[in-house]
Amino acid sequence: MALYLKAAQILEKAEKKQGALKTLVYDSKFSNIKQLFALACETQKYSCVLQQIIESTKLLKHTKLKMPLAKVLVYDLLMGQGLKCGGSWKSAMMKHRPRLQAELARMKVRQKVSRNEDLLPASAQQSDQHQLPRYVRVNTLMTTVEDVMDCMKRDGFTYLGQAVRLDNLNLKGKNFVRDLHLPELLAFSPKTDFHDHFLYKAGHIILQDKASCLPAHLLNPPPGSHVLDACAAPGNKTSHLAAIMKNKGRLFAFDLDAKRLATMSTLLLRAGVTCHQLANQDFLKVDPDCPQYKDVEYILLDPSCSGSGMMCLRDNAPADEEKEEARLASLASFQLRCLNHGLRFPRLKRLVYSTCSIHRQENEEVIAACLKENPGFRLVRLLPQWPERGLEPLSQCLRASVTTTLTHGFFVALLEKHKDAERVKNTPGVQKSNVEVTPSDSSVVEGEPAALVENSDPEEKLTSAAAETETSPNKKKRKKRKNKQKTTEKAD
Ligand SMILES: C[S@@+](CC[C@H](N)C(=O)[O-])C[C@H]1O[C@@H](n2cnc3c(N)ncnc32)[C@H](O)[C@@H]1O
Repeated sequence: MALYLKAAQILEKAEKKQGALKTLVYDSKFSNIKQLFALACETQKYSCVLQQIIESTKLLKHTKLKMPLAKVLVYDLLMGQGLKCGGSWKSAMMKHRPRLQAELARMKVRQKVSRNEDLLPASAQQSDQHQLPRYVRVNTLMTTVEDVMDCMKRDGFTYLGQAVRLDNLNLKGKNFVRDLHLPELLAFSPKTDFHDHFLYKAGHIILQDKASCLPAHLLNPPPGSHVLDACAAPGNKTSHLAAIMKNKGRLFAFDLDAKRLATMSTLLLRAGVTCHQLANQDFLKVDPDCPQYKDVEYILLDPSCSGSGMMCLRDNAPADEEKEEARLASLASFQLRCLNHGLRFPRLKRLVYSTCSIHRQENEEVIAACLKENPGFRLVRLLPQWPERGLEPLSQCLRASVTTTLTHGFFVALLEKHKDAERVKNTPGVQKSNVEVTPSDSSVVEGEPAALVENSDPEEKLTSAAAETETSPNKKKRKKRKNKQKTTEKAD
């Protein structure tokens, strides 16, 4: 039956992080969107429980069904409204119904609970309570924040002003605010749905979580610059970069997955992006010395990750710890290779690294390893007022979470090339002091990209001043060395 097949396809795509569940449902063009959304959402919520039932009853072996479809059918049979299909699926499911029901009952007895929802992992139960605001990024390539706000007011929404504290983002009913960190971001109450709104369909607004807006905002490439988005599909960050660049300059975007890239192409068209050049290519095989990329100064790297920060994916965490450790190690090694590769672009100034993972292995550990291997780069301290920092000692980076920042779980680091990177590379003594990753390390630059300065914190200024004083003698030595070098060159 079409409903079950569609729901299974959507669940599979959501698990592979090919898009948010809601977006996938709305993009499916299914005739009964509400019915499909309810089924996919509930099946996803109970995914962990359903998987256990299916595995302990060996349903896949007995029926030859694939896991996503089996989950949808078992959900509707045991917890939903009863199977609405006929034919071979119905007869297979009815044959196994007593065993499936018995397994569900056994799970409840084992966990000493009576309701289905009590079987959900704590994180999934929590996610019901901690609903995130509906964030709307205004696409400044197509419209202005003011025009979108006026349109929302005409649609019956009430504007409460610019948020000044995070708890101003806890909204109810038809209220909305402007975000306190990102100028083109509006926040609405969690249940607000804009998938059918004409502004969304026309590409004037992008439905993007606040944390996912941070990388492009922090990289902040100026109009006219050459920018590279290394792992770009489905392209929300690419369109954000294009908006910041005002469609001026060159925006190279790569992705390995042709299907995701095709979706991205449609989305970029809808968003009015024109400065991009898409390529279905492995970023690790892009030659940094190729003349086409010689002027790339900014890179956004948002590589594949575990997705452990995405609220909707948390209940899918595999139970096998060893397997999970191996998966994280392999992801971290891929992420580090991408980072190291990105830093090889000859004119690179800044690279922003982000993941929607909450694991240290994919975040701080990757950055620390990269700093060790690339002494010519250092971390930029980001948004001093942001409440959740990278785990010590990398507090220059940002973390985001449902509870502290009212976003999905996320991590962002900004690496910047030292002005004197070449000299650092060639000076063993200086190189050594750069590889220690400590809070007072010289691989850390205090300060903000020009457009990001928030209310400055006196303590921050003191630290910068101290860092400046500390490095002064080194500066003098370097100057002396430079003069000496010049003299030698002249003599040559
Ligand atoms: C986290 S997603 C990127 C999301 C995207 N930045 C956005 O905001 O819409 C990671 C992407 O990296 C792609 N990818 C994985 N390995 C890659 C590689 N070696 N080269 C290029 N893209 C890769 C995946 O296909 C996937 O689309």
